[in-house]
Amino acid sequence: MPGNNNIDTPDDLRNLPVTSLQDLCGELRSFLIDHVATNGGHFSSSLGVVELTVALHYVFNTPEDKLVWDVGHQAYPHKLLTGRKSRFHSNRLLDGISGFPSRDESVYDAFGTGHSSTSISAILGMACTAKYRGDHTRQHIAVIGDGAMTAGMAFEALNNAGYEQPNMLVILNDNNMSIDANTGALQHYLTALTSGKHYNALKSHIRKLLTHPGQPDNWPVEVVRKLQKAIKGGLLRYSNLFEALNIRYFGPVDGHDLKKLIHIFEKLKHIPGPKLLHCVTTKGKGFAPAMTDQAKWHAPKKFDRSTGDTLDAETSVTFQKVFGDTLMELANSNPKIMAITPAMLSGSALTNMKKQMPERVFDVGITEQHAVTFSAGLAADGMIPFCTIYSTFLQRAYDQVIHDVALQKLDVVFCIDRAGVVGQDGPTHHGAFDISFLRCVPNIVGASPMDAEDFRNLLFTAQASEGNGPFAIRYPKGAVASMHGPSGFRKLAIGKGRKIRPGKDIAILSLGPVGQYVKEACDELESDQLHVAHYDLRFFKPLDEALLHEVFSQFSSVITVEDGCIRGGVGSAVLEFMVEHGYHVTLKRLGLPDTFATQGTQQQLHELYGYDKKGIIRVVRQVVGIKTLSVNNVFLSHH
Ligand SMILES: Cc1ncc(C[n+]2csc(CCOP(=O)(O)OP(=O)(O)O)c2C)c(N)n1
Ligand SMILES: CC(=O)[C@@H](O)[C@H](O)COP(=O)(O)O
Ligand SMILES: [Mg+2]
Repeated sequence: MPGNNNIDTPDDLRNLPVTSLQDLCGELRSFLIDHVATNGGHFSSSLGVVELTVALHYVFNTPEDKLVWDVGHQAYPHKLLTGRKSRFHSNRLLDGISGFPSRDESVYDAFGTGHSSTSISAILGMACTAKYRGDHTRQHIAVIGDGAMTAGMAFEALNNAGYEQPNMLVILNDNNMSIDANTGALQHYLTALTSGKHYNALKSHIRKLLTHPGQPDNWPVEVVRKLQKAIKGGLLRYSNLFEALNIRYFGPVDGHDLKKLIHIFEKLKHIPGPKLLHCVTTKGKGFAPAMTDQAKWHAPKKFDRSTGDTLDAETSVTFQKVFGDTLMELANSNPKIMAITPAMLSGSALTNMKKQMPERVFDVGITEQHAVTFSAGLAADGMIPFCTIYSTFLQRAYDQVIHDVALQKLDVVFCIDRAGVVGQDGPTHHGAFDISFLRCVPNIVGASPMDAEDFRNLLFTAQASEGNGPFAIRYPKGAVASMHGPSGFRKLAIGKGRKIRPGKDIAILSLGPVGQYVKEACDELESDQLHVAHYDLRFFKPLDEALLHEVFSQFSSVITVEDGCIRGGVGSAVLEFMVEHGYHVTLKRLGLPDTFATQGTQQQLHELYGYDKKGIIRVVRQVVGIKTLSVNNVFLSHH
């Protein structure tokens, strides 16, 4: 940042005169545009909160005062002002700083985020701690977007805050956007609050009335008396959603008006109890292309800052593209198919289907729990919902998967996107756990395709298996091995895998697209005279028992490979099978170790955790080499 390049911490910031803060905002924006143009990353949400961030750190005494950023994808200016400017070039890279707030990274990150709508609960916890300790001076602030506000969790927290009445401030950053256009009745309500101004007009009349009873002079005494009675009865309170929950509502205010923000924050500091300030901002503020096409610029790849042209466009066919196209194809011939997304319409490649069949695609907001139970309701009434949720976000709806879907054996198709490591979003976002947490749930079928053809056939099979109960298909972010041969559909046998390649020295069982690494590894090992058999399990539940009997009776060494955590994963399912059936073989399981996987590109992480082509080759050589050394001939991997 040229002009204020000595501003590295909020203390530096607080030493600046108010008059130079506007320039600082410009410098922050310029830095952000340069950085994301060169490296990619979350972008327009950060551009939209520059003034808010500067005003917050200027007025509040961070890190003593607690500041929590919801989701945390808008926290880049916060990071730049809290000691991470010199490391910002490593943002989201392997071994670099995180793209989200992280308690491990900075004392200014009061709470780690990544998943949405946690900020009000977290700040409420801190505010209640302060109240309990008798600390009435510390300030507690949560910044939450209009998208994040659609989640049940946010309202659970408001409900609790209105009851507990601790000292806290919720800043509702309303830019009228989620990743895609924000959906839902709440957005209409917020827009009405912003544009109508009726509530504020009423509020100020009422204030006048309360402070100068009898005013305005020309109002008949009887009208004033009745109005005062109505106020006491809750007229003001119940005309505003937040006030009705016992949280004082302020705003709407222009969230780019730095001076005004500073003035308001100074005032709010001295008002006790829970408060909500409604700020209106523009997502992408300061970068014209991002203000024009807001959904596109949520998290762009590298781009040319002068033209806004994307530099790193995806050229391969992706799982997402195959998913979006196939679902629409299937929906064209099966009128029961519906698509459900909790606020990931474009990320899940459902935008096109929404355009073509608007009444059959539901963007239900950031509400994974509701998305699952809503799908259960559709299924209970004869529809076939394709409930499309990123693996990491499905974690939030675990009880709904069990209680509302699986227990009732409802035909919900779970399309679990971003399964496996997702790359630079890092530990908050990896789809590491879905195999483990679904595998133990009765009634669920669980599968993962190795290539595009397999994926299409699984989607086809899922909708053609009515009455079978829930069907989960997990697939990763990004490129898919493309199809060979005709593009029709084939119904697959549930719980059946396939032999990809015969061999005699060792067998590898893979699940999903990591099977492509296995294929490449087998080719390379062949030239070393190692003949490796390769099986694609395709289903992690139910397991193909016939296939496993074949493998365990023919091979003394077996390796499993999956893009997910080893504990409880498909390798563990194979291990259980082996033990239950009394086989004694050397079994090595490859996948994610028992730690939260770090950030980096997907390829870097596959390599780091040892299940890319090189890692597989290394383990095959190791296992074949050490086989004779293992004591009871059962060798389990312990990462
Ligand atoms: C539980 C969960 N579901 C979905 C997401 C994906 N997600 C990240 S940001 C975002 C939109 C948030 O909108 P808003 O809070 O209004 O912030 P803005 O992007 O507009 O700044 C979504 C859906 C998430 N991070 N967490
Ligand atoms: C912050 C957040 O949760 C999303 O923006 C997420 O980063 C999207 O991931 P994809 O880019 O893989 O859709
Ligand atoms: Mg928003």
